[in-house]
Amino acid sequence: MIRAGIVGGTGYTGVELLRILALHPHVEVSVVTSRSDVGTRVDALYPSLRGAINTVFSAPDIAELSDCDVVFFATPNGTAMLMAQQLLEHGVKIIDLSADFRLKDAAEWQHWYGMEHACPALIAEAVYGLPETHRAAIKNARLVANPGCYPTAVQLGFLPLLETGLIDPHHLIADVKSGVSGAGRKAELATLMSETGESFKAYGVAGHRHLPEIRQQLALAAKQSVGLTFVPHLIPMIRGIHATLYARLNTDIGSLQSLFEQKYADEVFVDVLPANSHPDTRNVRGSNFCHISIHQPQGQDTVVVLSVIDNLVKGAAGQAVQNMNLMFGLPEQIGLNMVALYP
Ligand SMILES: NC(=O)C1=CN([C@@H]2O[C@H](COP(=O)(O)OP(=O)(O)OC[C@H]3O[C@@H](n4cnc5c(N)ncnc54)[C@H](OP(=O)(O)O)[C@@H]3O)[C@@H](O)[C@H]2O)C=CC1
Ligand SMILES: CC(=O)N[C@@H](CCC(=O)OP(=O)(O)O)C(=O)O
Repeated sequence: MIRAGIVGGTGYTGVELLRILALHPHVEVSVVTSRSDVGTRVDALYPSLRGAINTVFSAPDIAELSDCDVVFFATPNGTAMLMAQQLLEHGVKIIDLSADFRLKDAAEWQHWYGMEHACPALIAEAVYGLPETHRAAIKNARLVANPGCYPTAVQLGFLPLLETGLIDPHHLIADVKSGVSGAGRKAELATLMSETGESFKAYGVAGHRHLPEIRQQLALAAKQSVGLTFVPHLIPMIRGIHATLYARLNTDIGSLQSLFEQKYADEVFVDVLPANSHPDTRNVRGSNFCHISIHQPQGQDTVVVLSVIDNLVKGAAGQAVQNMNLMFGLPEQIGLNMVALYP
């Protein structure tokens, strides 16, 4: 059995990791941390886990976490980078759900995250944890930087078009909506029901911290720098990301549908829907799937890709478990064969 630790087990991605790992046949959750709930039974705080997780929250402690085979950081940005080096020295593999190791340029990280990077030496080693692009490297990684929720939906939608050079990489548009669980469980005015319910707004138009992450990864696919306008929105639902992606076609190759179908034919968790589909976030809710559809409205040279995920699953905890499976040589989908909740 793989002994897994979760730092930040009381947050939304932490409890989602617990939900998934509780049913994983090769994992035993041995440490779950929370600074504010030390000594509380996990299933007392989260009765949804009664009978599934039989442990108490402990304070984050390197010595205790060092007994794990893998530690997931489901913590705010700036936490994993303080503990990663010591855990790696104890032979523990790390999957960081935060952004600490996603950007390859420490100065850029400092600019967008507003603090100095505490562990720049590990940035080069960290493998970006999008299995669809970095599978081989993830298998050998000690430290995986799990992608952000917006970046996952956007990359999976743009990749087939950028890799084939079919679109102009300098004028990409990603218009993306997120449910409020994307903001985490901490109490905040902006995510109160009376602030978000019956309302809909864009935010971060001038520059959201996922912009450099998306640009960095799309540039690898395009083999050149990309120009991207990324506008996130908050919508009054709990789970889900819906990305509407726009790009200008360089050339008309006919069937973009078959391009996407071929690209993702062997990807268990990327499902290209039949032509003319309009993916719903509720059809991926609670599952690790990304549903994608491709449109070329009125046969013009603008391609529109729709990409939906559950931000807490393929956008966070599910993807993290997919990465863990790869790092431990397990079948990639084990523990993740979940059918979406509907409605
Ligand atoms: N929500 C989402 O959809 C997604 C989130 N992410 C990223 O995943 C990470 C976790 O997000 P989310 O679960 O939403 O966050 P939450 O705010 O819901 O939970 C944060 C957790 O971290 C713990 N924590 C906070 N500060 C520290 C610290 N200094 N040291 C140790 N533990 C700490 C908290 O418990 P306590 O304070 O008791 O220790 C809590 O359990 C974030 O980096 C987020 O950006 C990534 C993709 C999607
Ligand atoms: C709806 C909402 O607020 N979403 C979050 C992004 C989600 C996230 O977790 O981002 P990182 O993993 O990069 O920190 C936000 O815009 O800040």
